[in-house]
Parts: sequence; structure tokens; C-alpha cells
Amino acid sequence: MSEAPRSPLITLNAGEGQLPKAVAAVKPQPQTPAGKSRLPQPQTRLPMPSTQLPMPNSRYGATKRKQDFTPDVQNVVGIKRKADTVRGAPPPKMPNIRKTTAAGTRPGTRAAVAAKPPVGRPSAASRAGATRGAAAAKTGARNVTARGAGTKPAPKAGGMTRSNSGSTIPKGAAAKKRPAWDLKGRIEDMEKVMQCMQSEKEAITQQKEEITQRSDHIQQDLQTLQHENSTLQQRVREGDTTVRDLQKKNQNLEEDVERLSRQKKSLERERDDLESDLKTSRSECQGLKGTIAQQAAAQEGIKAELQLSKSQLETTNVALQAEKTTVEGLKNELAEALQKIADQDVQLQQAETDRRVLHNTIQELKGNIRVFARLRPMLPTEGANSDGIDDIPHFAWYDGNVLELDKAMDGDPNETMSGLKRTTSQKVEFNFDRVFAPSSSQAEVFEEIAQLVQSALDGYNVCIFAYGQTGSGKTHTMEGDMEGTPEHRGMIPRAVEQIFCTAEKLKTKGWEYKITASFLEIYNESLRDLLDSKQDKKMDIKLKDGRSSKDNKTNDVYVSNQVVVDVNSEAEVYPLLKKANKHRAVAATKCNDRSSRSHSVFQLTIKGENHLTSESCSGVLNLIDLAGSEQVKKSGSQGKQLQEAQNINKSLSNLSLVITALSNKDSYIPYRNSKLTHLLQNSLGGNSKTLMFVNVSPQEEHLGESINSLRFATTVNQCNIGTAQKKVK
Ligand SMILES: Nc1ncnc2c1ncn2[C@@H]1O[C@H](COP(=O)(O)OP(=O)(O)OP(=O)(O)O)[C@@H](O)[C@H]1O
Repeated sequence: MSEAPRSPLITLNAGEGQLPKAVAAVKPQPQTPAGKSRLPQPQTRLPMPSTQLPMPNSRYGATKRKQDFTPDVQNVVGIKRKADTVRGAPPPKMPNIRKTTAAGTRPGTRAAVAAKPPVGRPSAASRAGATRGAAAAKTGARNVTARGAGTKPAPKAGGMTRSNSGSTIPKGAAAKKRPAWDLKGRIEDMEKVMQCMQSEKEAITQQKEEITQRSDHIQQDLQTLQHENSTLQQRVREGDTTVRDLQKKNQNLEEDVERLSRQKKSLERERDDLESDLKTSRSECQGLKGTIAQQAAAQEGIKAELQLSKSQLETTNVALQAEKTTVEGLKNELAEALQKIADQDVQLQQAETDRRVLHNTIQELKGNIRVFARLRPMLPTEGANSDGIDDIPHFAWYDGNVLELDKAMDGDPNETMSGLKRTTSQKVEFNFDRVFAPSSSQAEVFEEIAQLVQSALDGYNVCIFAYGQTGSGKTHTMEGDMEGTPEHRGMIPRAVEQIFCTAEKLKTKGWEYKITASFLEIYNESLRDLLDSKQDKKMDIKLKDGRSSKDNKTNDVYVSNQVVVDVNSEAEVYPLLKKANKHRAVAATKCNDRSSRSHSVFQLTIKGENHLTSESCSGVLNLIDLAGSEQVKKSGSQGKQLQEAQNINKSLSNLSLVITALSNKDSYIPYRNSKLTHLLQNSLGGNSKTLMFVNVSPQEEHLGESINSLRFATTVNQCNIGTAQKKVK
């Protein structure tokens, strides 16, 4: 008996309902369409139980059961029926089978059981049984039908004949029916039947053994399946766990997807912004590229220019080097020239010194009285402008010592027959030792009198006057602006500076000087001490040796009660000058225009001793600012002013007389006719040196007074008062 081929499990899976629950449970879930998710795919294809397991019931194929097994059973039934017949038992009633066949499968029969639809998961044995039952039912039905038809006898098959019951019997027994008496025949038949049955029994036993073996196999298969089932269930549980994990992962992944989606949107927005920025940047970049291109072009141009400049610079450097060499040469030449100039300056200074010495000698020979004319500039209040400082109408000056005055003026209309103004033009030329133009500085003026000031240190009596009408510049010349800038300082402060400076220098030659200062004014022929605030003290001019001042043989006079201050330095003199100015100012408030109506006399007495040579000298430096020289008759002054004018004129005219007498070498010099000449008795004539500044106003309306002043100065200038003598012991 050949073993039926194993039915594959797929045979069992032919119908959905025939699948075991466990297998159905592990049926692969519908897959997520590929590509819809990037998440790792769950293991949808779980390890399937072996679908190729050899099924126990597969050994009972329907074909085999129809061919081999079912006929044997039918034979057994037939044999049993025969036996029952032999034992006198009624044969089974076949109509029941027919009935059953007609009415359908009766419950409780094997065929009926086999015909029943499987409930739950049928076991392999039951499926086999059902199959066999169904096959047997079919066979039985066929046999019954054949018998029921009763038209034809059963076909013979070899030596054996199939009985009505379907069992195989010996041919003889089936071929003829033995009479009842033929017991022997019947026994033989029975024996034959018995043999057949015996052989069938053996076949059945063999089949039973095979069935037993198959059952064992089925049991083994069942255990295997149960094991597989539990394994599958375990896998299903694992699968469930995996599915839950996967679902959880899926959920996480979905959340991730959601979050990533939000991030994506955010990133997309950022991308959009960045793209916008990029677009802007690109346009800017484009602009910058254009600018860079322009700059590059410009740079190229600049490079070219630079290159050109470099080459020019190199050329220039070469030229510069040559120039440097030339400059070096020129520098050397310049240094030589400067040295020559310096030498010439020294020579010039020496020549100037020599000139002054010679000039001084000439003046001494001439009579020792000198006159300097100084024309002041127009003032801003007089319509002056800075450009025309030297452009003074009616005045001209040249050669340093000539002052020309053009008298061209509108005449008196009454002097003409036509009544028209007559213009007269008459140039008058005045010669002086020096003429200072309006632009001459205080320093230039002092330079001319420095030698004279020096003479006071040498033992001469020096008298420097400033003469001229009111407002002509006398005070400016003598004092200047002592509070302002140094360049405006007048002759007094500059003379003081030089005296002390020279005295300091002469110390090296053994000279020690004692210097005293006094400052007084003569107003209306009375003396007033400008260094004393007492106004009412009595001051008188006396001879130093106690003799009467009437004795004209001596000129050593002094002023009684006068404050005489020892001064050791320039700095000690300035407070005295300020004090004197202050007292003059106070007096001026009490008497209108008093300063113009008084003579001020600043006096420095200088006594020197030389401990090296035992020489001694004594000199006096008088710096005098005379009162205004207006003509009284023209000014129409009356009363006090008339008296002032008369006194002024008296003193000035007396000064002129004294100078004239000195010039004429008269035996009598009228010093005492005025306080001024009396005071200056020892400084006029004899061993004195006299210098007169004649200050001239540039104003047209003062032309008459200017001519008078210049005439007076000319007279003085023409005087020869003899050679001055040093007072040296
Ligand atoms: N050389 C000059 N340069 C510039 N200004 C001058 C000069 N001389 C005189 N002045 C000015 O002219 C004005 C009159 O001068 P100053 O007072 O010296 O005249 P004065 O003759 O002394 O008059 P008074 O007799 O009334 O005292 C002043 O304001 C003075 O500063």
C-alpha cells in the first residue's frame, strides 16, 4: 500500500473559515502602501508555521479510501451479514439506507457526520474520518442503488464474486445457490467465506496497524502543530507587542512627522525669508559688483596715475637732489653773505657810533645845543587813516633834517577887491639837527638822544626840552604811554632804562653811581613837588653852597623842600613817574587843562665814583615837558587863562633870552627872570648839553602856531652856547 502524498497546508487554507484561529490571527495586516511612510515597516510577514507539514489526514486521500479502504469495510459488512444470515438472523434492512439516501444524510451516521460542515477547527483524524464516511456513504449508496435496481446481477470479478452486501465471496458460492440440504457445500462456502474474511481480517489488522501508525503520526503532527500553534501564538503575542511598539513608534513618528512638518514649515518660511534676503543680497551684490568694477576701473586709473606720479617723483627726486646740492651751495654762499652782512653791520654800527661821536663833537664845537623837530601824525579823531600816515597837508620833510611847511592857505576875502578868497602859497624851510616824520617811532627818536643821555653818566648836565603848542605831542615824546605796550614808552622811561643799564655795565670798570630822582612842575611861576602830596609846602630855588642865588657865578642850584628819592634801579623810578602823573591828574581836575599850562621837570642827579681810577663825576639829566606855546593875543584868553598864558610866554621867552644870551656869550644871563630858567640854571650853558624837541601839530588850523614854534626852535638851534664841560674831579 503506497503512502498518500502529504497535502500541503494550503489545502487546508482553501477556505477562510477552515483556517485555524491562530493562523488567521497572524495573517499579515494590510500593508501601508509602500512609499507613503518613511517609517520602518513593521514585520508584516511573520514567520509562518510550516505550511508543508505532513498532515496526518493526507495519508487518507479520498482516492485511496474509495479504492482500498471502503470496499474492505463493505466486505466486512457483507461478511457480517452473511454470518448473521447463517446464524439465522435477519439481514439488515437496506431500505433504511435507501431512505436515508433519498432523505439526505441521517444524523448520527458516519456519512452524516462526514457530510456535516466542519465546526471549529477539525482535527486531521476527524477530517480523515469524515472523508472516509462520505466516501463510504457514496459507495453504499451506489451499491444500494445497484441492488435496488435489481435488473442486473453483480458482475463477476475473477474467482471471487461480490455479494449483495458488497463482500468478496468465492465464485462458486455466489454462482449457485446451494440447496438447504447441502450443508457441506454450504460449509465449504462458509469456509471459503471464512477464509476470505480471515484474509480481510488480516488486511484490516494490517490496516489497523497502519492506522495506528498513522494515528501516532497524527498525534505527533498534532503535537507538532500544537507546539507550532503555541509558537505561533507566542509570535502573535510578540507580533502584537511589536505591533503596539510599532504603533507607538508610528505615533511617535507621526508626532515627529508633525513636529518635522512644523519645522519644515518654519524652515520653509526661513527659507523664503532667506531667499528674499538672498534676492536682496544678490541685487546688492550685483550693485556692489558694478561698484567694484567701477572702483577697479578707477583703481586702474589711479594705479596708472600713481605710476606716472612715481616716475615723476623719481624725476623730481633727481631734480631735488640736484637742487639740494645747489641749495647747499647757496646756503654756503648765503652764510658767507650773512657773515659779510654781520661784519658790515658791526662796521656800520661802529660807523654810526663814530658818526654820533663826530656829530657830538660838531655840536660841542657848534655850541652844544641841538634841536630836533618832530611832526606828530594825524590822529583818528582828526580824520587820519592808516594808509596816509605820512600824508600830512602843508608839511614835507626830507634829508632827515629838513622840514618844509607850505603856508598855502585860504586868504581873507576882505583882502581882495573882488571879494574872492585869495590863495597864498609860501613854502618855509626849517633846518634842524634831526627831523622826525610822523611815522617815526619812540625807539627811533630815543636812539638819537641815547648819546646825550649817556653824557649824563659821563658827568655832563643834560637838559632835554619838549617845546611846542598844546597837543603837538610833547608829553607823548617825553613820557609816552608808560602803562601800555613798551614800544610807546617815551624818552623819560627809556632814558631811565639806559642810565641804569649803562651804570650796571660801568661797574666792571670800577664806576659806582648814586642816582636820585625828583619831579616837579612850574605852574604860574610857582613850584610844586609832584612826588609829594602836600600841596601847600613852600619850595624855593637856592644855591647849593648856601650862597645867594643872586650870585650868578654859580649854577649849582637846588629846590628847597623838594622830595629827592634815591633810586637804585629802573624799577624804583617807575612808581615815582606814576605818582607824579597821578598828582598832575588830580591838579588837572581842579584846574582845567592845567597840564598844558605847566612845565614839568623830571630830574635825575647822577653821581659816579670810580674806585679803580678814583675818578668821580656828577651829572644831571633834566627831562622837561614845557607848557603849551600858544600866543595869548590870538587865543583871546582872559583872567586866569590870560595870567597862565602870560606866565608861560614869560618863561618861554625868557628861556629864549637865556639861550640867546648864552649864544651871545653875554656877561649877564637872565636865568632868574623865570622859575624855569632859574631852575635850569646849571643845565643851560656852561658844561651842559641841551636838546630841544620842537613838536609840531599837523593840523591846518595850528599852522600859525607851528610856524612860531619852528621859528623859535630855529633861533635856539642857531645859538652856540659853547662847549660843554664834564664835571669830573
Ligand atoms: N608821535 C605821535 N604818534 C602818535 N600819537 C601822538 C604822537 N604825538 C602825539 N600824539 C598824540 O597826540 C595827542 C596829543 O599829544 P600830547 O598830549 O603829547 O600833546 P602835548 O603837546 O603834550 O599837549 P599838552 O601841551 O596839552 O600837554 C595825544 O593823544 C598823543 O597820544
